[in-house]
Formats: sequence, C-alpha cells, structure tokens
Amino acid sequence: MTKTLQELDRESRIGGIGRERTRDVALIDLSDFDARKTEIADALWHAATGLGLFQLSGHGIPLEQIEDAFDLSAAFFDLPEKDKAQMPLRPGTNAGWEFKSQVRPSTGTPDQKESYQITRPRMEGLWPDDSTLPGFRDKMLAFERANWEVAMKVLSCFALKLGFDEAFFTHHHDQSSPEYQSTLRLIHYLPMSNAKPEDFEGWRAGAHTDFDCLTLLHQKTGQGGLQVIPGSEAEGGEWTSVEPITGIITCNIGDMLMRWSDDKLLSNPHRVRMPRQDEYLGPRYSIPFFAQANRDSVLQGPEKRYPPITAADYIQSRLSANFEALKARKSGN
Ligand SMILES: O=C(O)CCC(=O)C(=O)O
Ligand SMILES: [Fe+2]
Repeated sequence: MTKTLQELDRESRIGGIGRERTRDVALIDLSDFDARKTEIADALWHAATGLGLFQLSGHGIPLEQIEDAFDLSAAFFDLPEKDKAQMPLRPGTNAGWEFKSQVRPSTGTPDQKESYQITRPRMEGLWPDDSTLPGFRDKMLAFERANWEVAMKVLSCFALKLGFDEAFFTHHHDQSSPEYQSTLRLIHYLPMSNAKPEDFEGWRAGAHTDFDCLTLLHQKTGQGGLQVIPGSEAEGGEWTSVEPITGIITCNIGDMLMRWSDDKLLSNPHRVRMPRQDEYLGPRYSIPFFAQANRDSVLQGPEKRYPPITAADYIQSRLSANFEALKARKSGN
C-alpha cells in the first residue's frame, strides 16, 4: 500500500488555506436519460476525467423530497444530545451518529461537524423512535434509494465508456445484498455566529478524497464552503468554490472508481472551508450519498493496472493508511 501512503502524504501537505481560482464546473442535464444517453455519457466522461467534480440537473429527485430530507436532517440534529448518543457511530461501519470525531490526515484536527450515517444493513438499534421523529426512517430510506437510482444512472454511463456491461456497477451496488455498503450521510456543520476568532482557523471538513466510487452531494442555497482542486495541481493550492444550489446535485468521483478505471476517472481533493467573519455564519447542512461497491465486489480495471482487491479490503487499507498517516503526523514524522 505504498502508493496509498504517498497519496496520504500528499494529502497531509495540502491542508493549508491556499488561494481561490475559478474553474469550469460542468452542469450536466440528465433529463430524458434513455434517449440522450450517449450525449450524457460523453459529458460525464469529459467532466470526470477533468475536474472530477460536476453538477447534475434533471436527475429526477423531486425538489420537495430534497427539502423534506433537509428538514428531517435539521430535526434530527435538534434532538437532545443524550438522545443522539443512543445511536452512536460504530467505528468503521458508517452507521450512526458522531460529533466532531472525524480527523483528516490533511489537517490533523476534527471536522467541525456532527453527522448521522445510514448504511442499510447496519442500522439495527440506530434509528430514532418513530414517535420522536415521525416518518424519519421510511423517508430517509426512500431518499437513499432515490440517490442510489441517480448514482446507478451515472455509473452506467461510466461502465459503457470503460467497456463494461451497462449494468456492471448496478450489480456491484446491489441493495439486496448483506454486503451492501453504500451510505447516506446527514451532515450538520456547526454555526459560527458565536465562535471565537481562533475557531475560524479550523476546517468544517479538511481536504480529502472520498473512498467510494461516486459521491452525490446535496447542498443548500446560501450555505457555501465546498471547494475542489485537481489532484495534479494540489500543491499549487488554487481551490475552486462550488456553488451550493438546493436541488442541484454535486457529484464527485471517489478513489475506488479511480482505481477501477485504471486512473482515468479522477478522485480529486475537496474540502469545506470555514466562512469568513463577514459571510453567512449560520449552520451548513449537507447530505452526501456515497455509492461504495459491495464488500465482496472485486475491483479491477479493464487494463488491469492494479491487482484485484475486494471492496472490503480496499476500504480497510484506506482506513489503516489514514490511521498511520495520523499517527505519523502526531509523532512529527
Ligand atoms: O459537506 C460537504 O459539502 C462535503 C462533504 C464531504 O466532502 C464528505 O463528507 O466527504
Ligand atoms: Fe468528501
């Protein structure tokens, strides 16, 4: 896993604030998908082999469903801390609630956020009571499914371009399997209205790449901060801000698909910066869906650039590399 450690080493050197630079973030319309598939696949491929991050309209998830998911997310985080603590994140499972526990190798400090993660086969005992938050479980599962549908459409285009069967990735993200490990994550970045000046020096989410195949991110209009940088330019420190618009899905490639495409599709570093003191200082809510191949899927690209590895082993190797990088950071190496 030397390469991974090198990648993480690079990640630990891109934690600085850097500068702002405008780059083109493609907005791709998925409407009339079946009839326009060739054209859509071309646009997705172009964006995913470039900035590795793009936005989707015409994706078919109704705006009301997205707004409802955000309202339920806010209601969840408004629950008393002792109630949320009854649904703790079990390390390495991507299921349950955590508060300021995610430390990124790029910063060495915890992201200033709380999150609640939904991974279908791992939710035993981790749902809020239906009497506390009526409809929460069913609505979140429906929302997770709606995101899965969009992710599979996008992945079917990449499958075509890579020379795989169109349904290739759908098979590897089969929701009915106990090995399913895709995750819907509700995130609440804490408000900064009463924060101390030194708190503005931290990160809402430190620079990182995602481990999964494809991330679909819902943002809310007015709650900005997401920035991306092409991996090949990371050391230049010129970051591009991504506009938050409720109803538009921001999509990025993850490390798993980069490997699975023999490095053609690019998993690029992104982060969520703190607002400046003269900007909107309220909370930021976001909802990413991480399409992550089932644990028993074997990843190998058409050109066999890397040896085959199961998705479970791949994730494990990334988690331990993160752990090693953080340990090295602490000991000053
Ligand atoms: O909240 C966001 O806008 C980005 C979150 C993110 O990058 C992540 O959770 O991996
Ligand atoms: Fe991310």
